[in-house]
Amino acid sequence: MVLSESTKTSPKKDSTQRQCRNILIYGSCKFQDKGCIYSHPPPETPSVSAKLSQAVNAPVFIPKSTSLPPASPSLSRAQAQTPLTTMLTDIRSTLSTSPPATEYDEHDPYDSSYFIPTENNGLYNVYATDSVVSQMQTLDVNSYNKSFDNKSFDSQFQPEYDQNLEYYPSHSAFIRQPLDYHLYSLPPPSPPPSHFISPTLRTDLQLRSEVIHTAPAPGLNLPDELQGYHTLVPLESTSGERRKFGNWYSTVYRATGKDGRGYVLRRVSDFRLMHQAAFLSIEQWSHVQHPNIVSVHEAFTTRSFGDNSLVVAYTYHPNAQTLYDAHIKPRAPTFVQGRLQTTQPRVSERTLWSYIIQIAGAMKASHDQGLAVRMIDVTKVIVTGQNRVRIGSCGLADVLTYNPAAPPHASGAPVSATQIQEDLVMFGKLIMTLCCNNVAATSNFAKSLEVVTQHYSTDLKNVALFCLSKPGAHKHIGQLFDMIGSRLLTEMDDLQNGLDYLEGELMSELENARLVRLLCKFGFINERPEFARDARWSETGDRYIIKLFRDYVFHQVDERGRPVVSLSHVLSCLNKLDAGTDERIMLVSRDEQSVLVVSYKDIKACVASAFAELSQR
Ligand SMILES: Nc1ncnc2c1ncn2[C@@H]1O[C@H](COP(=O)(O)OP(=O)(O)OP(=O)(O)O)[C@@H](O)[C@H]1O
Repeated sequence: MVLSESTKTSPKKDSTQRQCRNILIYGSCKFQDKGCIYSHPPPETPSVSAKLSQAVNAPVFIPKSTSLPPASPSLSRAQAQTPLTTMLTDIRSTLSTSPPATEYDEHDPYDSSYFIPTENNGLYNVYATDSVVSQMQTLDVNSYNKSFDNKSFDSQFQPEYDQNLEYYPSHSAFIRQPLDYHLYSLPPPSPPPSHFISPTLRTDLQLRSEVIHTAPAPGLNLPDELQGYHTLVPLESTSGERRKFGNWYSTVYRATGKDGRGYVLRRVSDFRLMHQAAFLSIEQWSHVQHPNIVSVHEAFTTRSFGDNSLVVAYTYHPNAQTLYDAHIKPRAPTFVQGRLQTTQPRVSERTLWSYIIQIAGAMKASHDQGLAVRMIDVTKVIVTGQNRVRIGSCGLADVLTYNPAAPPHASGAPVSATQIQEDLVMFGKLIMTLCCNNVAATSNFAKSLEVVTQHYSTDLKNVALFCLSKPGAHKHIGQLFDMIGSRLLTEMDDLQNGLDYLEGELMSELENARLVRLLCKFGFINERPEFARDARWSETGDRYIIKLFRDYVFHQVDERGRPVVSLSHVLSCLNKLDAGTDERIMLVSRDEQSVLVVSYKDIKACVASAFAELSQR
C-alpha cells in the first residue's frame, strides 16, 4: 500500500507549527478551541485543499484477497490494532473524492466487523486485507512498546497527538519470525499411516511373548526336569475347588522342551497305566495336524511328582484361555446404573458361527482320520487368538479309558457311529452352553431352547438340535456343513480379511527390519576412530557425504535452532537411501561453509563401499 505524501510529517517541527492530523483526516478538529496545540488552518486554506486534491490522485488501495494470513506472533492483537486504525483512516482520506465529513466517524477501532467501502467491492473488512496485514508486519514493534509502556493513560487514548511518527517508521525494523505453518493447517482427513503394527496387535503379541518367559513361582515343589521338559509353571490353580477330568484330577503346566520350545504338560495324578497299548491312540493323534486342534506330541508316565502320574505333552499356545474362562466364568460384579450387577455379555451369533465352523472342521478332520475327539467341552476348547479356537487334550480320554477288551481300531478305520454320536452330542451341549452362558444348560433343555430361540437364529438352533438329536446310521459331522451353508463363506471372507490385515501389519514391520539393518550399517561406519585420519573421510574425501548425510537425517535443527525430531523425516530419508533414488538433496557442512548436492543413489554407493571395506578389514 502506498501512503499519501500528505500523511507524512517532519519529526523536527515544533508541535504548534505542525498541522493537526484531525484536519487532514476529518477536515476539522473538535479540540481546536479546547486547547489543541497543533496548527489549524482555515478549511479553505489552499495548502489543505491542495493536499486533499493530492490525496485524490494517490494510488487507490485495492485489497488483493480477503484471506487473512496468520499474523506475526510477535504482535499482540491490542498492539496491532491501534496503529492499524490510524493507518486505515489515512487510507480513507486517500480514497475519498468528496470533502471529508465534518462529523467524526464514530466507530470502535476494536470492532473487527467495521467495514469501509471500497471502489470495486462495496464493503470490505478492514481487518481482513493482505496489504494491511503486511503493513502491520512491517511496523516497528519496539516503537509500539515504547508508546504503550512509557505513556500516560490519556496519551494512550490520543495516540495521534503524541509521537505519531513512531507509527510510521521509514524502514522496517521488524524481523519477521518464521511461522509454523503446520500448526495452522487442518488435520488430515484420516489418521496418517502408521510405520508400525497396530498397538492392539503389538500388545497382544507382546503379552504372549511375555507369558512364555514368566518364571515359576518359588516353593511349588515341582520337578526340575521331566522326560527332557524343564521349567514347569502351573497354568491353573492347584488349590481350592477343582473340577474332575472324568474320575481324575488333572493339572496343566507350561514347560520348556528339549528343543527350547514351549509345551503344555497335562498331568493326571494318581493314574497307574496298566497297558502300554493305551498309548497307541497318542501315536495316532500325534499325526493329526489341524489349525483347530492343539497338536499332541507324546505321553509318558512319571513318578517325579511323587505319585504315579500320566503326562501328555501338547503344543503350548501362549496366553490362551478356555471357552469357559472367555465366556462363561462369572465376572466380578460391576455397577450398572447405580446397581451392583454381574453382567455376562452374550456371545454374538457371528462369533458362535465362527466357533461352530472351526470345531466342526476339527471334528471332521479327526473323524476322517479314524479318531473320535471324545472331549469337546468349554473347559477343554481353548481360545488362542481373535475368535480362534482349538480343541485341546485330544487323546487323553483314549488313554484314560483304554479297555484291552475293546482296543482302539487300527489306524485309518472309520470311527464308529456310536463315537460319532457321542462327539456330536458333546458338541451340541457346548453350543447350548455358549448360547445360554451356562454349563448346565442341557439339564433344563426346554428352558435353554427357549433362550436359544429368543436370542439366536433358527439356523443356529437347528445346528444344536441336529447335534443333540437321536443317532442315525448315517448321521455324521459332514451333514452339519450342509446346514451351515453360506455362513461358511462369511467365515472364509473373515479369515481372508484377517489374513490381509496381518500381512499388511507384517509389511510395516518388514520395512522396519530393513531400516534397522541400514541403521546398523550407519552405526558401524560413522564415528570410527580409525577413519579419523583417513583422507577419504576428510572434508575433501568422497565419504565425507556419509557424515553430512547423517547430519541431514538426524541432526537437523529448525529455524529457531531446536532439534528436528521427526521420525517421518528419518524414515523417508532412509527409505530413499535404501532404494537409491535419483532424488537430490543438499548437504551442508556443519560450519555452513560448503554445500554438496548429491543424489540418494550416490550416498547409497558411498555407504555400500564404506561398509564393504569395513567388513573386509
Ligand atoms: N495348549 C495350551 N496352551 C496354552 N494354554 C493351555 C493349553 N491347554 C490348556 N491351557 C490353559 O491351561 C489352563 C488349564 O486348562 P484346563 O484344561 O485344565 O482348564 P480348566 O478350566 O482348569 O479345566 P479343569 O477344571 O478340568 O482342569 C487354562 O487356563 C487353559 O487356558
